[in-house]
Amino acid sequence: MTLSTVICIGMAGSGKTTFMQRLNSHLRSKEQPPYVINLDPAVLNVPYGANIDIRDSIKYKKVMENYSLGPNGAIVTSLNLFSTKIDQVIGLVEKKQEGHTHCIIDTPGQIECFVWSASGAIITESFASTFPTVIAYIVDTPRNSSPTTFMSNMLYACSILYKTKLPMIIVFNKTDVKKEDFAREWMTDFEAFQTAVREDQELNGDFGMGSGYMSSLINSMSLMLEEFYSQLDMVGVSSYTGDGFDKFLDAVDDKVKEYDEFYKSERDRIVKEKELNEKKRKEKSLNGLMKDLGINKQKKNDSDNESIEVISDLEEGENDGILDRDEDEGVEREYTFAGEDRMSGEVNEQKTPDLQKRYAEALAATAKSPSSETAENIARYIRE
Ligand SMILES: Nc1nc2c(ncn2[C@@H]2O[C@H](COP(=O)(O)OP(=O)(O)OP(=O)(O)O)[C@@H](O)[C@H]2O)c(=O)[nH]1
Repeated sequence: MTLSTVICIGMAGSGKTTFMQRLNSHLRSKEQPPYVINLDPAVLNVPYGANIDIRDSIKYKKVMENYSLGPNGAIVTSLNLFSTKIDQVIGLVEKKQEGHTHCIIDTPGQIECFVWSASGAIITESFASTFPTVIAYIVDTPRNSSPTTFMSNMLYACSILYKTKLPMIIVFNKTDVKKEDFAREWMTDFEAFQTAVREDQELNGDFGMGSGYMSSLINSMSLMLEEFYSQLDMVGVSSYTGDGFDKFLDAVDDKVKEYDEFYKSERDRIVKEKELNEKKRKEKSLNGLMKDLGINKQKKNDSDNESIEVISDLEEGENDGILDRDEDEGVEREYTFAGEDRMSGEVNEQKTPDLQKRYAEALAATAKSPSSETAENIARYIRE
């Protein structure tokens, strides 16, 4: 049984919390209790039993006081603090995944605090790289019956889709008040949407949202939105009556399949690309380091061909930046690397201090590990 994650995102008042409550009880009635997480630090009352609640570890009011922050700043800071523990959270969910089919996550109503913050991205990314993850974008249907409000909301959803790069379901909530049919029509029939914009303009005249500039902007945006609509599922639900929740769960199953087929391989590709870039960057800096060492080597060969084993062997002027100290004169350095007598070139076990010997052994052992190319290169250079 694979656990899939549903992250509920939506404008303040769209009904995320009520939706979570209904989804929780709906899944329980099907004997598939979900693993529930609340990430809204500012909510006063969570009407469902949360397995993990951000409020247990972070006191929102204290964050406001301690950091002298306003409400939104405190939400972002609370999420930042929480995201530092995300590995533990993921570990907990992983441990519990046998007993659950879904992990459902509520987010703060101040949508931008979660979607556009670094911590929101870290939390989303951590879940998405561990479990199949779907975004449920909750829309207040009655409040989106004007074409301009509707389009603004869809543009926001579109930006979240491209930001998170995760499969998305648009959930038209509160269908007990207004049915989602008009939205379905606008999302599938561009002509119907344009007619609605025109009607809105006629109704509200030049002062309406559908007037002049807004109207032409909407018309041109609609073409772009068509492409966006083709990538997502939409369902109508009522969190009050429980209507539409079976369809919502079917849509989640579809999106999980999509995640496995498309998003997962795309995410794996991105992760591999990142790793490759990181490897290249490391190699580049290592090459830089070796080049620097090579310059010193060149200097050594150009002089009298004597091997330079320790810093004290450098001729005056060669150890730029290192000042000679009077008390150093005539002092035999003991920190050669290979236990080699500097004067004779023979190995002298007697003269090699314990610490130095252990260091040489540790260095050689590290160099043997295939993962430690850097150590190996440095050890090789030193041996040379
Ligand atoms: N009629 C109706 N009202 C709903 C439905 N779902 C939520 N509401 C109401 O919408 C209002 C907002 O609901 P919440 O669940 O608090 O919304 P939210 O998105 O969590 O709000 P924030 O936490 O402030 O972002 C409340 O008054 C709910 O009772 C629904 O399906 N039908």
